[in-house]
Amino acid sequence: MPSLTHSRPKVLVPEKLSPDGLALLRTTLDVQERKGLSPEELLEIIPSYDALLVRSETKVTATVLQAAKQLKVVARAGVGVDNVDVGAATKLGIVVVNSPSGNIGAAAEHTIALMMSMARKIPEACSSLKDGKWERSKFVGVEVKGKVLGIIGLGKVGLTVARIAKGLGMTVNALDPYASPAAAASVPVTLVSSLPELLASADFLTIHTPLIASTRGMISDAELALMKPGARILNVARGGTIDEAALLAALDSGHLAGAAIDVFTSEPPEQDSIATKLIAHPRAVVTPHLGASTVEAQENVSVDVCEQVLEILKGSLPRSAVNAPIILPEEYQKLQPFVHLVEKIGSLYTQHYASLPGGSMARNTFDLVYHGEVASIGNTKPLFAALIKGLLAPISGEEGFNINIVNAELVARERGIFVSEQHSRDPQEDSSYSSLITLIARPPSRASSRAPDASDSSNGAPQLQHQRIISGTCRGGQPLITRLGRFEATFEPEGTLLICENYDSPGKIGVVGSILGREGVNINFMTVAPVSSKLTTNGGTGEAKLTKSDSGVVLSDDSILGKKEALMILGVDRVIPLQTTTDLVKEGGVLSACAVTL
Ligand SMILES: NC(=O)c1ccc[n+]([C@@H]2O[C@H](COP(=O)([O-])OP(=O)(O)OC[C@H]3O[C@@H](n4cnc5c(N)ncnc54)[C@H](O)[C@@H]3O)[C@@H](O)[C@H]2O)c1
Ligand SMILES: O=C(O)[C@H](O)COP(=O)(O)O
Repeated sequence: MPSLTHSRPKVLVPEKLSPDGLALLRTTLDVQERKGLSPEELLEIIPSYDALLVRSETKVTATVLQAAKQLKVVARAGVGVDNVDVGAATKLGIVVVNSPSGNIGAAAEHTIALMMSMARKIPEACSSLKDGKWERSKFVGVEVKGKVLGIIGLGKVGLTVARIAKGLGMTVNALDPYASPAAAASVPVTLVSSLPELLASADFLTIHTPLIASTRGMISDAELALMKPGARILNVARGGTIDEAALLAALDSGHLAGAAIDVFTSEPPEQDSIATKLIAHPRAVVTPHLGASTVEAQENVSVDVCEQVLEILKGSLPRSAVNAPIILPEEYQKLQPFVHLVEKIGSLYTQHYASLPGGSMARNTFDLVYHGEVASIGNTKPLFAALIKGLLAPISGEEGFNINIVNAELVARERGIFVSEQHSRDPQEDSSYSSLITLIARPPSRASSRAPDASDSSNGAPQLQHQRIISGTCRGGQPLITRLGRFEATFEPEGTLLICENYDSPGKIGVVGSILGREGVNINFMTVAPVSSKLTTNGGTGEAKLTKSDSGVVLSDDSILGKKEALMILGVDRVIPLQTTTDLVKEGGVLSACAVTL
């Protein structure tokens, strides 16, 4: 989707990302690499960007997201999104994507590399030799074969570490309340049920969980005390899961033989902090958050997230959205044409019915009914989002355009819009279409304090012909409206349309044409929609008490007793001024006229 103010959507890349992914973006987007931005500079420039690509260094705070005026996506080229305020992004309708598997192998290999380095004292031996020393007896290590590796977090990285460790002859135990027993058994890993049990068994302990409430500070003094004397600990997951002060104390006391740490509570560590003391400790092997820093992993994550950025800016769903529901690609393929249809139906509803007393949102409770093949699709979140977007876009400026699958529910709740989605098994009203979607606005509740309008029920039940109702289908992948109010209208909801309700009498088309011609408006196409033959006057009650048309214009009894009504839909080449629609009613004798842009 092109940005409103730039010919090419702009992408900001404030960190080092592999060029492979960026090359994909450069063909259609304006990619700007700006490394080393201060938080203030980021805040200043973010308003003009459509996409932001980061690794773990950039802090994407709520303030940054709120300052971003046209941001559609934050892409995290890696796994952890703890540097992104995902909640704030969701509220603003900004999609957050990551690359959940692009760097698993790199992180697992780095864990093993650190474990072996620590076991064989490689970093110390290396620097001693470079210092011109030859200290063979000082650097006697331990073997990992036959030792117990305890893993906290048996997810993607944890499982990969487990497999390699098994290959090295280790026994692997793991703690993960959500781990798949089948995956654990396939390695095999023994799943233990408590942290003390894991800690007591481990010669090496490694953490592979995200940093969340349940894992923050999960290893502190008490937990370290439960570990075997001489055990070693690793963290290639997230700083903050191990209490750095407790770890430093355990190394100082000699209770732990070593620690290998890639990640820190604050990165880079603040001067004179506990972390800097830990880094300087002789029995600590440390790296500056290098778990994902391999050429291969960086290519993987870069390509992965850049492809997703392209998808999102095109209006499609990404494969790894952190804050959007998971929709399988095949399911999404099926839904995509209907997403466009429902958005058009919503927009048509708001624009067409806006002339009624109280405006289009006077009725804010809707049934969205899926008939036929579309009714068999289980996950209709994109359709719900499309409806909310369609309903609100014509009346809410930019906010309407930012409504998407990420924030639709939240926006609907805030606006007091209620939608009941129904998968209908009943025979379709029009069975010539394999799928049909119908939007029905429910009349305001009888219990409401507002006086009922003429389109409400005259006998306690809503009159069918005055329901605000729009149906549509997809023909050749394109949206097609099949019913508007009580008219059997068939037209493509595209461009500017003039919708006139009138008595079906000779000469009406000529009058409308000449008024439009006078205003320099060209007619591209025209279609006349009769009252649906499937409806009977008064919804079958037999009474003839209509007082208003669908568009709020008072009708005489003639309209029921004799003259046939029809809807005229004209595709025109420009936006029609309000005065022209007024003239059409006054001079042209149409019952109502309304211009919509779809
Ligand atoms: N150092 C690096 O450069 C680097 C690279 C890649 C990943 N990582 C980090 O490694 C961590 C793991 O990544 P992943 O891809 O394997 O994630 P993942 O989501 O596949 O696995 C995480 C596992 O932790 C488990 N878990 C959650 N809370 C737990 C708890 N309280 N106790 C025990 N287990 C718990 C989950 O059930 C899950 O199985 C993440 O924090 C990620 O950011 C770091
Ligand atoms: O969560 C991750 O993917 C890793 O921590 C990698 O972070 P990085 O992209 O900053 O190297």
